[in-house]
Amino acid sequence: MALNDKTAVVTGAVMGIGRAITEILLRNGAKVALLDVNETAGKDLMEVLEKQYGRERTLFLNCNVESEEQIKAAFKKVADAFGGIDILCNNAGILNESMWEKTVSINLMGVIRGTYLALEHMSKLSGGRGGVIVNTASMAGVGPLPSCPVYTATKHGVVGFTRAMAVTRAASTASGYGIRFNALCPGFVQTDLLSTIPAKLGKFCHLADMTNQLVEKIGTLTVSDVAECFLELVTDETKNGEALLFFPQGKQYVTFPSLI
Ligand SMILES: NC(=O)C1=CN([C@@H]2O[C@H](COP(=O)(O)OP(=O)(O)OC[C@H]3O[C@@H](n4cnc5c(N)ncnc54)[C@H](O)[C@@H]3O)[C@@H](O)[C@H]2O)C=CC1
Ligand SMILES: CC/C=C\CC(=O)/C=C/C=C\C=C\C=C\[C@@H](O)[C@@H](O)C/C=C\CCC(=O)O
Repeated sequence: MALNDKTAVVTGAVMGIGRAITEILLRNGAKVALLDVNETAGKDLMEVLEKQYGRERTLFLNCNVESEEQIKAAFKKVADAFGGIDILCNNAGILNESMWEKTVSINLMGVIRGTYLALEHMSKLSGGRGGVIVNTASMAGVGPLPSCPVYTATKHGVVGFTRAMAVTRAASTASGYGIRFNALCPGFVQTDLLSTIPAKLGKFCHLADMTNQLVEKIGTLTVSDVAECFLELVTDETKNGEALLFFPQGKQYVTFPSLI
């Protein structure tokens, strides 16, 4: 899939991994709508991106993925401004074991909300052009992160939801969305989310050392490493229902047990 003149939406686009994904999309010719709750940083980033990539190629929208209304309004603005949506990256996420309901609401429900509302613009069944949805899960979506059970649950949920949506597409002409669904599963990445651990571990703060040892053992990725893997999932049209697991020592498409 060539990205020239495609329209992409990225949630949690202003910082960390979302920002790197936004920039790789722009470098490859896409127009990008940046959805985020951080309005100040979002507006500052827009100024930088407009200078680098041109005024008509980016749009910042203040949008909390916990709100169906806000996502709906944002997608409509994107479709009106850019003439449709081809790519969605449900990337916004937090790690906060104390505020576990909010963690579920953003990390898992935010992905489901974003996906279902995007179908209205992207699905060929509702007049869209089809495209690709990439959800940012985590290595913790494939194996447990010991100090973060709720975070782990949300990321396993994202992987399961992504794979089930992809199977729906493959298995039924009634679900002829024309959309591929894939999940990104990076290990530890150098961002604010990682640097604010252990303050976010709540009742599992006594496991902070164990988590730090795991970070030492596995090592850390850069946001550019993640953006490159995102690009692979978007551009390789053979990829649907994949969970791409990567960390400094390796990269693999996860093989799950065959159940029937
Ligand atoms: N940093 C890491 O080690 C890893 C992160 N991830 C995942 O990558 C994604 C991005 O994480 P990072 O870039 O590390 O985090 P970050 O904290 O650096 O950036 C997150 C961005 O999401 C935005 N955001 C937060 N809540 C939001 C909401 N309710 N609605 C809209 N935007 C919201 C923030 O304002 C920020 O711009 C998350 O889903 C995270 O779980 C996955 C694996 C490893
Ligand atoms: C602290 C969280 C920071 C960033 C968020 C994130 O998503 C990062 C995830 C990174 C890696 C997850 C790794 C999970 C690995 C596990 O499934 C096991 O392989 C490790 C199991 C036990 C470790 C403790 C031990 O050594 O016995």
